[in-house]
Amino acid sequence: MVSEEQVKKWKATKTIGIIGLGDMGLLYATKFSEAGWKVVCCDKEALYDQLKEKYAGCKFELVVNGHYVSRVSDYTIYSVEAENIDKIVSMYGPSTKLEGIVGGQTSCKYAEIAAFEKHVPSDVRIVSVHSLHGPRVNSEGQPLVMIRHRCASDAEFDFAQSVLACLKSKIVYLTQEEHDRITADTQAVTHAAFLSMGAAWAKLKIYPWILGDDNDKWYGGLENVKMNISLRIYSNKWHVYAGLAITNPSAHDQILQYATSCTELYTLFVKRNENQLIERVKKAKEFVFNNHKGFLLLDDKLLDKYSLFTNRNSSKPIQTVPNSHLSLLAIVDSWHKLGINPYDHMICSTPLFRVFLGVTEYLFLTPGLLEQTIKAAVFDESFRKDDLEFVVAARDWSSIVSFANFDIYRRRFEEIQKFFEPMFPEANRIGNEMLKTISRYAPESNQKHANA
Ligand SMILES: NC(=O)C1=CN([C@@H]2O[C@H](COP(=O)(O)OP(=O)(O)OC[C@H]3O[C@@H](n4cnc5c(N)ncnc54)[C@H](OP(=O)(O)O)[C@@H]3O)[C@@H](O)[C@H]2O)C=CC1
Ligand SMILES: O=C(O)C(=O)Cc1ccc(O)cc1
Repeated sequence: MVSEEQVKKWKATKTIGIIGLGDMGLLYATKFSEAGWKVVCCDKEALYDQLKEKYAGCKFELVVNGHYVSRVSDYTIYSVEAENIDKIVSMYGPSTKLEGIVGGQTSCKYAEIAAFEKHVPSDVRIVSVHSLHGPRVNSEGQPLVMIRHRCASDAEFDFAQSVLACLKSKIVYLTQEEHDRITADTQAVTHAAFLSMGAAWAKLKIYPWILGDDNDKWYGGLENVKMNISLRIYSNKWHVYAGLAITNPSAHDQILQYATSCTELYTLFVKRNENQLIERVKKAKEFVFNNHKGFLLLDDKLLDKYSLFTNRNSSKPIQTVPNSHLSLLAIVDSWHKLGINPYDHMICSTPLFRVFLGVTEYLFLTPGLLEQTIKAAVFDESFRKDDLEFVVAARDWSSIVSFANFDIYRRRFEEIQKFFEPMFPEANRIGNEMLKTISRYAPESNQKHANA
């Protein structure tokens, strides 16, 4: 435990550097400087004049580029796009202060730490970080991974930890390998599901929240959460999702498994092979939820409350119709095929992951719902076309990721983003309320769900 006296001394003598003043970099720069640290930041050199004006009233100092950050900073954090981490560290890493510490915020540590090992001088220490939440979520109580990769003494790591303390996050200590495996396990399959959902709706030109006689099938609590989360992902920056999927080698196989699960389950739907479908889903349920006890992460009241629906232009009474929920069946099927127990990773769960797990729990553990879903998947044709489009979307994301093609990822993501753009303000407003409510439920219910 570091004394308050020591932290005070560090605050008076040490400088923290942030390279990349985007959403996450700005969050860190603001929090650190408001907590009394001297903070020096930069973004791209070409933006210097514009940003100097924008951040004139802030407590951190803006400098021209990463060389000016690196040479004065005792702890430099790179908060840049994963795709460019090697290039950016190669530019500024050699300028790091003698015996300074470097770290990064990218979502996969394999490429980031390789870049540090390659480009920073050997006297430089490496302590990496990863805040497991987006920039608009309160960091308090959220998991924050710290990776002590190369340190000469405990004091150096203590210093890095004292800087991060103002985020009030829950620190999780991992190695680079543990981090990348766990983040792939929590994010790869679930992001693939919600990215594919948005892709399929956009391809079919469906705004699922606009009710009408043909569109009433998207009415209901589970549908509310699906569309909220899918839109939340598409309202973010493309490179965040591209980076965590493309740069993490374990994620490729998992996203491929997701596409395979979608294809195979859909094949059982169209073959009307109810028995095989029941058997396959039952095995997946046993693997993932067998030890589940207590309450569900999400409940009916919560699911129904956060609706994006606009006024309906019909007098027909409306009720939730059974959906095949291919996207959710395939998440649980993939976890089973990959041997992933999602409850093992609650300590590293992002707010969205808790929702992903919540909706799958709801589908698999609400009495009668899974049986109703399987019947609908096999005998009700009304979701066939949507499910087909969904399978195509899942396979498409998988091949983009496995070819590691950032450019096509961007084009595909932004096309879909454009389609949903008009709804982002409302979706984000409702999504924020939903996440706030869910995180109020989460700490207590996590303990009840810790079935590992
Ligand atoms: N957003 C999220 O939910 C989370 C993101 N992360 C990870 O954190 C990192 C940052 O993400 P986020 O803040 O959201 O992304 P942003 O795009 O908002 O921020 C990245 C910033 O780095 C800037 N940059 C690019 N090249 C340079 C350079 N040579 N020198 C200085 N700055 C540069 C970018 O400028 P420009 O825009 O002009 O390219 C941009 O402002 C990413 O690796 C992301 O994967 C981690 C946790 C959560
Ligand atoms: O919670 C999620 O899954 C998000 O989408 C936000 C996010 C994105 C990237 C990260 O590395 C961590 C969190």
